Amino acid sequence: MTLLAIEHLDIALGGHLVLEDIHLTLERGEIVTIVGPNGSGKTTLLRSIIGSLAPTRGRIDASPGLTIGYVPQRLHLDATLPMTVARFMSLPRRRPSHRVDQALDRAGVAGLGSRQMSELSGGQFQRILLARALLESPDLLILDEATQGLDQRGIAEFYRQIEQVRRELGCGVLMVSHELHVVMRASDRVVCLNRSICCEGTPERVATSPAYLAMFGHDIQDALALYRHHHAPLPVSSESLS
Ligand SMILES: Nc1ncnc2c1ncn2[C@@H]1O[C@H](COP(=O)(O)OP(=O)(O)OP(=O)(O)O)[C@@H](O)[C@H]1O
Repeated sequence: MTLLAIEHLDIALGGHLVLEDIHLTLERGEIVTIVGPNGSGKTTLLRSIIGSLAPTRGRIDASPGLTIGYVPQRLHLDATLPMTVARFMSLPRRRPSHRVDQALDRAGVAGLGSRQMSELSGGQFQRILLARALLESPDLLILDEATQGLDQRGIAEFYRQIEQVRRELGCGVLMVSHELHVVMRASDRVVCLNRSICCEGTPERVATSPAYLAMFGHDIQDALALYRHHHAPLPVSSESLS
């Protein structure tokens, strides 16, 4: 089932075209990762999908009644402000406690409800943001560099949690990541963005595309080495590279 279909999308900001002629579809149950250099339009694309930026041209069609859970790049809370995890989960509106508990459980942080937000580790904090995005059991989970600041182990554990959420909810996942080695293992499809989409397909195919290599150079050799170490090569797919 197609959750999202983007056609001919342009976004102009401050008089500049930040996204140009984007075509993208997302199916239920798939994990799609957007990669690209700083300033390439990744966050802008996510913001247009969640409806906080209007298309300058083109369209974004969502399946009827689509619910989206969004995990932002970062969130700053005043550390002097006393706030429990349970209270944070009920902002801006109160949620039944069983829903809060279920979401915390799905995010792998069951039992943290009574803790102060200011006392959480970086990894726990990001999982609370994930739990908040899961409150409505979304059809589509969107994550914008949700693992920034976590160490390698924290990153790997976080993405394992995302895979488990995908299995449990059957939702689609669209994420932006700079962690190429994780992208190679955790995604069904990779979209390489640099104002427009340079290439897209399975991780193996994208990783060997000239556009991708020109952008990420040797980083990708390390990422692939790690990927091959853990996994047998993927079968060659018929997905096209543009
Ligand atoms: N409100 C705005 N007004 C004008 N230009 C903007 C605005 N927001 C973003 N931009 C520009 O749009 C471009 C894309 O920004 P965006 O944040 O989408 O990139 P990104 O790929 O997410 O970058 P990063 O990897 O650094 O997070 C950048 O050149 C940025 O300066």
